[in-house]
Amino acid sequence: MNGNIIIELNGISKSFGSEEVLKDIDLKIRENEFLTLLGPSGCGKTTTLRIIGGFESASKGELLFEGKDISGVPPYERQINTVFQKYALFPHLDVYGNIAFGLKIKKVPKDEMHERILEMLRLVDLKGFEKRNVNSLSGGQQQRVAIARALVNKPKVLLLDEPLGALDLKLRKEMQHELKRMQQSVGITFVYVTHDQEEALTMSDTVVVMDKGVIQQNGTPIDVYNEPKNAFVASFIGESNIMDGIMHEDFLVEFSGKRFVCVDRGFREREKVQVVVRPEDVEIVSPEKGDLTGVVTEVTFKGVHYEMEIRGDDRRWLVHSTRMVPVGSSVGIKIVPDNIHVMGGLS
Ligand SMILES: Nc1ncnc2c1ncn2[C@@H]1O[C@H](COP(=O)(O)OP(=O)(O)OP(=O)(O)O)[C@@H](O)[C@H]1O
Repeated sequence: MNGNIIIELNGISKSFGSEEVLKDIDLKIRENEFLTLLGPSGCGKTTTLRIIGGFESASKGELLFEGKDISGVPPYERQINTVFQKYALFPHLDVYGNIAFGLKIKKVPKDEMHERILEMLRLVDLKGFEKRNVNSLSGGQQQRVAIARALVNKPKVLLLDEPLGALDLKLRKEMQHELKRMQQSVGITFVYVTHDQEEALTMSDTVVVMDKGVIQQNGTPIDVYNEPKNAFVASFIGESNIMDGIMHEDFLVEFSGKRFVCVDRGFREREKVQVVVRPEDVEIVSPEKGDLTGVVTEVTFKGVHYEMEIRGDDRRWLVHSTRMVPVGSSVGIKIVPDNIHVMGGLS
């Protein structure tokens, strides 16, 4: 991701009592970037966001905005706005009044205020809803009002904490595309928190995978999916076959009792590694053509593909295939070098 760095976290740690929930977080966020903090419940995503927004202070480390330390700056003086999981709209105000609220406090002239609110209503696709009571809106519409209310202040950064968490699956998918469109249209930085890997991969320029208060990997969606740095990232982002392996030469890795050519480089001879193979990268062939063999033990129809379990000599393989192979079939398994992802640093 190109662009100037707008926010920088240097060695940020946070403890609540004796529990350290963020450990030495280093993170650079760029102008116009859609960056997502992704991880399981309790990994520290919200705490990171709250520190950036100014609702929580770090126990250690430095928080820079456009190169200046903003640790002591209160939330309302930061050029950062937040959309929370619960929309927290003002129930006694209509849609227009909700969006106007911050501008009135800032005493923005009436004409300019009106112009900016109309622009926001267009952006979030709620033109004509000005007079509606916010309680009469659907969850998705309420969330659009919350986003309009935050963006009308023209922040440089918008923080979003699981904003689609309360919506049903279909609406969520719609809103994911809408949010991406809004971000591109206003051209500001979005920092988004979710525990949903698919959501993160769909919307983001950069995905930051967290676990136990530590950044496990920071990269593009394609990087974190295709080149997970460790077993946690591999299993959290999509389903995987993860095996213990051993390197023989720089490009030969042994697992399941066979040697495979791989494309990852830079390992030591006999280095212990872990190997990740995505279910969609396991090719089913006839037994004599396979590198490994197994028996199909389970088949589940998933719409686009069949999910299959194949019991091999030493492990069960999870396989996604568009071709159905009946339970009980003896099959061969083939994996091309490009689809064998080797993770080192274990020994
Ligand atoms: N104010 C607080 N006081 C004490 N502990 C807290 C406080 N806020 C957060 N924690 C703890 O810090 C850890 C990280 O919480 P955080 O909310 O940042 O995680 P998260 O990844 O956003 O999780 P979720 O997806 O469930 O919101 C958790 O163990 C949580 O219980």
